[in-house]
Amino acid sequence: MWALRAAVRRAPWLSTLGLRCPAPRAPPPPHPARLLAAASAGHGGLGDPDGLGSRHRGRASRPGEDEEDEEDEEDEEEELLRSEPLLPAGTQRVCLVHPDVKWGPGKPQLTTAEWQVAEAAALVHTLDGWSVVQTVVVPTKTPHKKLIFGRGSLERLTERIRASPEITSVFLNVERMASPTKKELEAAWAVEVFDRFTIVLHIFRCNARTKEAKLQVALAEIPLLRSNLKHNVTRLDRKVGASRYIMGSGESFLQVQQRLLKEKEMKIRRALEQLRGKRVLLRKQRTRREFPVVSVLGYTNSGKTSLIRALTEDPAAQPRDQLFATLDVTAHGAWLPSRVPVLYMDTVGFLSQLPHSLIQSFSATLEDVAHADVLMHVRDISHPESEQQKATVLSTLRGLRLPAQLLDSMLEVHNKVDLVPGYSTAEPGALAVSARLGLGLRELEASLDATVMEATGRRVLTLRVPLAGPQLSWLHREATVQDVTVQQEAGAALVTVVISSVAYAKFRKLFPE
Ligand SMILES: Nc1nc2c(ncn2[C@@H]2O[C@H](COP(=O)(O)OP(=O)(O)OP(=O)(O)O)[C@@H](O)[C@H]2O)c(=O)[nH]1
Ligand SMILES: [Mg+2]
Repeated sequence: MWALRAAVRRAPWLSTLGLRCPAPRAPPPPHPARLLAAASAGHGGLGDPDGLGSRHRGRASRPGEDEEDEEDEEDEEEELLRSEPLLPAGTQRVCLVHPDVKWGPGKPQLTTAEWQVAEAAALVHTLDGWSVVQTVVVPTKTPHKKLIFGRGSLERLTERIRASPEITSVFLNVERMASPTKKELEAAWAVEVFDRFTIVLHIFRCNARTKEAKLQVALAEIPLLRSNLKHNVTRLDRKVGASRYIMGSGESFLQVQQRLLKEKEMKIRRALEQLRGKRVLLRKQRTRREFPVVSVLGYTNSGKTSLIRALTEDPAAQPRDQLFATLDVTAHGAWLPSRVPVLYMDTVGFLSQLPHSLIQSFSATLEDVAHADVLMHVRDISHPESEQQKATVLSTLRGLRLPAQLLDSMLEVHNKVDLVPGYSTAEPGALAVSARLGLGLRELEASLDATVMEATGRRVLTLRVPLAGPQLSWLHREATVQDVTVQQEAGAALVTVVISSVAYAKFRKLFPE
């Protein structure tokens, strides 16, 4: 597996586009290395990530101009990514307040308050130095009202929080809290109050590594900034009684701030659009090179990164016991048992009630999922809410409007079986594995092999070719050679290859029987 990774590392198109590449540990064996080396040798501009030969093709540049442009771009990018902290620094002892909606349309389906609380607590524990010191589940019939709870419940809750000096902040487990609600609850409880959106956004901010992920998080923040802005400016106006208009401009302070925010949003979108262009090119290059792509997806913390690491032995795949450890789509190379090289794409994990603007801003990243040849859905089978997690993943995938064929051929992997003694699955086609202990991986690879072959129209053929002709090297270049038996007297060789239907048609055209 390492050899392919070594070759992947050398291909500049991968590293330039933010795909993490591991260090090689040993010299590569012949075939896949040659395949990828050919890919990085410059045919079709693989070493040229934007496919244009140069960032500024088409215009002459004076000495130093490129560097100046780059510096300007960096400054602008820094400006776009500059943001106020979402959460206070340092230790926080949190009171987790969960509004339990028992009736009506707001009542959550398929889950229980107990598990929603467990998931909220896991989000808090993901934050450095944060812990949950109290958990309160408060029934409510009015989750959409300004103060979320009925008067009596709110009074009891307020008393409890005020009587607990160890509490330094409250995590109110609602998707979004309007600014006036936040202010009023903070005034009543005398501590800061955070919603799910802010907590998840903060985790995303901390875990975003690449430029694209950072910009996506910045975009997801815009609605929060917008609602805070309105509230803060109105309060400021009221407090200082200042003129609402900026001298001579005819624009109020609020309008100026709103305009600036709009401009920021446009710039982020533009920057993302540019990166997206590169992503499309990368995809085209991958298709041209015919690397089958397997997108690995699933609920957050289900073990996607661990499984990729187990399949590829790639140390760049870094699993962590954390929600949303992976935010950037990364590619990791390996071989299938048929010796076909494959790229595993590690993706962002899913979560129930993930704030909508976050899903939207990450939709470009998730597009990679749609352009895979095969999907692999990794489930944490030891999790008590495994079924609900599966339902969340499937409904998010439906929202991505993936090709039906891709969804139908999705492989379901039941991970963490080491935590469920005697586990066996009744689900047809599902494979039980333990990424941690390496159980079931050979069966999984065999199944992936068959699925990739089917999905990419590849098949195994044994072809007879003359030893003196160019056929053998052509097959080495364009297909996966599994075996060569030389028939010296006949001056020929029997070559067993895995070949796509497109490549086979080309072969026949070039070398008719
Ligand atoms: N016991 C056990 N733990 C596992 C197994 N696979 C993964 N884990 C643990 O589960 C946790 C999450 O693993 P990751 O691979 O980071 O999960 P992920 O799905 O990539 O998570 P996100 O990137 O946050 O969405 C880590 O602590 C892993 O060590 C397994 O087969 N058995
Ligand atoms: Mg991960």
